[in-house]
Amino acid sequence: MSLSLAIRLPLARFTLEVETRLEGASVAVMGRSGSGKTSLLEVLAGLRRGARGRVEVGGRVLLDSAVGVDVPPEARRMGYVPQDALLFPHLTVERNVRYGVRGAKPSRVDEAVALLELGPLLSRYPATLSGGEKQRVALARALATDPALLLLDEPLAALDVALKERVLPYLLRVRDEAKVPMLYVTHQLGEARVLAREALLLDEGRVRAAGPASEVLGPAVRGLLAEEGEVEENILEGVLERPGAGGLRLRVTEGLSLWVPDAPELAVGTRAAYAVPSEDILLSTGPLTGVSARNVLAGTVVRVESAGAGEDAATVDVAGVRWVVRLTAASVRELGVVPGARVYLAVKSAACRRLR
Ligand SMILES: Nc1ncnc2c1ncn2[C@@H]1O[C@H](COP(=O)(O)OP(=O)(O)OP(=O)(O)O)[C@@H](O)[C@H]1O
Repeated sequence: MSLSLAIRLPLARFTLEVETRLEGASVAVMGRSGSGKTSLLEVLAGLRRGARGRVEVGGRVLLDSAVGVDVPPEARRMGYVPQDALLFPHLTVERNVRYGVRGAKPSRVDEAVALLELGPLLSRYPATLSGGEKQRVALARALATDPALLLLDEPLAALDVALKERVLPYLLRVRDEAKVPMLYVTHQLGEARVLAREALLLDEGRVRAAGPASEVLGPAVRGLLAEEGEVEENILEGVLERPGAGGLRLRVTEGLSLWVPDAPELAVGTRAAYAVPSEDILLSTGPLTGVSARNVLAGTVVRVESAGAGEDAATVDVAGVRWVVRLTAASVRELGVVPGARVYLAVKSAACRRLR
């Protein structure tokens, strides 16, 4: 799946101008409020009149205004889930999911229901569902139409933190099991880091950065998002192990394992993801001994950027995995935290929060 975009759409205050190529498997679309994210999704879905340029999705040309091609929305095979996706209140969950399936294979409905674990909810009505369940139904409805690309506008925004963590794994299943390509608007870096392989950063309708998520979603992105007080998180994915009687450990790569809080229900060998807030990591320029933190990781500083308000964000490479650590600009100067410096990160196992 590839995405090739060259779009111009005049909006109230500025013109949305997006020219980029992406692999498209899982793209986080980020940017301040009003930067044009929803407009971009609507152009792809074919819902915005007046969009000029060219849109190619998986080799199929959906828009080419130069030669008069503008495939109508219903023929684009876009699974669009708008910000406040509405379910039909008078239809059961099952009929909501089946709605709009007409052309697609009926088996897609069963697959979507199974993937999002909606079986037990099929005969319920939307009014009796929790926010997270409604989101799963909306997602299933889009998936059941067998879309070439899912367009998700802040699918988790309306959910509180606990619900978010319950719905996120379903999005990961869509990405990893159903393998449906998706473009996903989010304001949350943590979410984007879990879900996205690529990121597209918009600023006043223009592309500020686009490419692999690991590059685009570095610490510098904070200034461009500037949402209120969100804590930046490091997301680590790996396989759980229990070496000896030491407790539970997440094996991220050959050279990086992380002690995490033990919980009896977690089986060895399962895949799991943990979040570690960048503020909860202690950085030292000398070897750390006699500290209570269970994880002491040796790494190399890759870059140091200002994160505003007297704070810096250091990116540290530990055995090929990049960590972002927040520290005051004063500490950065005093400790001599510069690119290339050998440093040690101390991470308490209690600071590792399980996502799935
Ligand atoms: N149909 C429209 N015609 C003209 N201007 C529009 C239209 N819809 C939105 N706009 C304007 O275009 C800009 C981008 O809006 P858009 O909804 O795409 O932003 P966004 O990044 O999705 O914002 P948010 O994060 O708040 O959802 C805003 O200034 C908005 O007022």
